Amino acid sequence: MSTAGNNLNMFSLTRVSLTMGPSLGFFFFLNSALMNLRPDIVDKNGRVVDIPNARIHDRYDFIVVGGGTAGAVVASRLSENANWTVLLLEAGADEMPVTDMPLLFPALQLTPFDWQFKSQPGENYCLAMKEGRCNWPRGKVLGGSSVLNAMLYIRGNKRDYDQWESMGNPGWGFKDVLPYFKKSENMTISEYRNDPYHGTDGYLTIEHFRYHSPMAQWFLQAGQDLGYKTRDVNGKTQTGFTLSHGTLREGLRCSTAKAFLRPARGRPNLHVSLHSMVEKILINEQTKEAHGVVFNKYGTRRTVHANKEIILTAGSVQSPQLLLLSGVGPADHLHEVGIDVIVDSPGVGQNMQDHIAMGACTYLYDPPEEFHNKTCGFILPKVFTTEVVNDFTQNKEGPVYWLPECEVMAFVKTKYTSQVDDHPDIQLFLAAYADNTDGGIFSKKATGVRDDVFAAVHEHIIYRDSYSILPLLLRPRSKGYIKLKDKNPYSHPLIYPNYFSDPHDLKVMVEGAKIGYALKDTPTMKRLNAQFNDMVIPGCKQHKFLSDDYWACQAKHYTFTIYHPVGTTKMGPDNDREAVVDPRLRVRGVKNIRVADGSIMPTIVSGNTNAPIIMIAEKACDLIKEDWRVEEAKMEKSEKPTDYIFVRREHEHHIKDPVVGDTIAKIPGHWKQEDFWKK
Ligand SMILES: Cc1cc2nc3c(=O)[nH]c(=O)nc-3n(C[C@H](O)[C@H](O)[C@H](O)COP(=O)(O)OP(=O)(O)OC[C@H]3O[C@@H](n4cnc5c(N)ncnc54)[C@H](O)[C@@H]3O)c2cc1C
Repeated sequence: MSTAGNNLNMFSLTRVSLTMGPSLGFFFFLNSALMNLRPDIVDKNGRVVDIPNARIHDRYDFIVVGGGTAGAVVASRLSENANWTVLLLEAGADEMPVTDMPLLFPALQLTPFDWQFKSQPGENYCLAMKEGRCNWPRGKVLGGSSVLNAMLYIRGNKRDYDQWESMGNPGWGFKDVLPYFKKSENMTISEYRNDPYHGTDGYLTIEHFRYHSPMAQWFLQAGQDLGYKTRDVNGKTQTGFTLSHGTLREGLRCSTAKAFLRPARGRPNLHVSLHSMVEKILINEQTKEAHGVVFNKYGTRRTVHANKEIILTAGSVQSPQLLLLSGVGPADHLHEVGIDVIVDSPGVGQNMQDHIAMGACTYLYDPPEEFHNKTCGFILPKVFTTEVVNDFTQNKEGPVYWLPECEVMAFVKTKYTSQVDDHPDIQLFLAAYADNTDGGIFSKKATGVRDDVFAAVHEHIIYRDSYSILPLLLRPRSKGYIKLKDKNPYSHPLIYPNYFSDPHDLKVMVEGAKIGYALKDTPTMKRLNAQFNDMVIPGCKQHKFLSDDYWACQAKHYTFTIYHPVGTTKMGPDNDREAVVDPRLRVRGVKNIRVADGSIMPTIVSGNTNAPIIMIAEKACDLIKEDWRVEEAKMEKSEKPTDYIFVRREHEHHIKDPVVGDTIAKIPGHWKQEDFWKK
């Protein structure tokens, strides 16, 4: 087949997979087309190798549960110590070349890479969604939600971390965490490379998105019209507008699996086991010591033991779920679902906070003459063309490298936050894209908006030039919680987000929407004749259009999670009954378990959560290294009980239990460091 034929083929496959509903089959199809056309993305020799069941040992020093954003970092950093053995257990598969393309970000939701959770219905949120439930995507793949996310790199506000410290968490103030943000970062945007707020030696590359529409400049200009500076919102000052920073490498997604695990793939002391669903953590009822985990790989149930610690990095939904399944949680809830209580820990699953945005903030505009028939903003039939595919496959450029959902972002202040301090309370996503411009294929499907609502609000403007400005509430006061449905580890937990249960949140959201609305009256947007889509949301007809009550009603109907749930195993001091982990991230009441992901945040940060969670994982590893150095120093005086003797015989490695002397595992091997198990 000719190259053009190949390109056309890939184009058709994309359309088919997006239109007919994503499924594993279509993704494989699309993926194999991509592997032919862009073999450079495949990175066959750099990828992590899945350890087969037969080669998994019975014991490791550390078992890391969940290979997502945080788990990939933890496994990578702990295995830097060649004297430690580390097992990473991940329920999903490896990421694929198709997940690398920024433009396809929303198409990854509701696929097998997504756990496909849904929120429970409530009175104040997600009212326009099917069954009143919002979709809650979470990555089920090596790299976790960093493979599904929009790749936006944001750290939050320095006050977030200073607040954590003031809540009784020493070592978590901004001055303490900044070095960890920098440690992981390889900032490639030239103007920030020599900046005290950025690092250049880390694994995680940060770039601008490679492709931008003309809207990007107009958004920045409109921000300046309103008096906002264009600046590095990850630097000294957060308030302002910016061209989005992305976790990207050569324009493509840089997940934590790509960034942190692929460089560690050759380490003999790190085993990564995919398709491995952890069902339970084993905790001794008497001593309260965690000593292993039970997991299921391809239908085979295995138990592995930890010599030192189990690190939970299963994310804000499943880290608490696993603690509950293992008997650590609120006693009354555990009784309710028939699980024996090992530790009554009332905070497990509580304190859940998430960022929400108000959807359907769609503005129509007239593109300048020179942009007719071109990709001024995202309009599906104009973007999914053979030319665009050619650009991607042959020239490594063009709209496939684009994130139209958030070309520009802004941190702005409503009247409810200090006008003096740099403490914005709203984030704006400025998008050369709106629900109508994708024909209902991406956004409608991902969010789960009902057909009748979509038809009423967007059908008449399908594929018309539009942009959207979504306001996001940075510091919600409303809190939700997570419960088990039953004691089956395969049942999805019940998620009660309780959005807008605190009325203050609605007030701030309404003011945020009004700031977004004000942009349309700037000289820049007036030149485009920007107009708000005036179709009334069904369910909000009783309110005067664009009154405060109307905006509030829109927020309650068109509620979008921005996918940042945190706080469900909160960190806090001893006197906080709800604190599940201490400031060294050790689970209270149990020995040898830590949580090292977004669940530990006592309060949500003022920005997207991926970078802060990478920071948490980086810091967690230093805490672990510190603690065990102390322990090991102590142990050197006595005996180390868990040493292995490593014997090499031609093509086989035998690992002997030092106490009884029997071989406990045979590993057909080609390990590079032959004697790393000798101590
Ligand atoms: C669609 C989407 C868009 C987003 N966009 C952005 C963005 O642009 N910028 C940003 O900063 N943040 C974004 N986020 C949020 C950010 O990606 C997450 O906060 C972050 O990735 C969460 O990291 P984590 O380590 O806590 O959990 P995860 O990355 O979700 O990792 C948890 C891992 O544990 C595994 N796991 C769970 N249970 C088990 C089990 N029982 N056994 C074995 N493995 C298990 C999962 O499969 C997963 O790999 C987005 C998230 C989503 C879903």
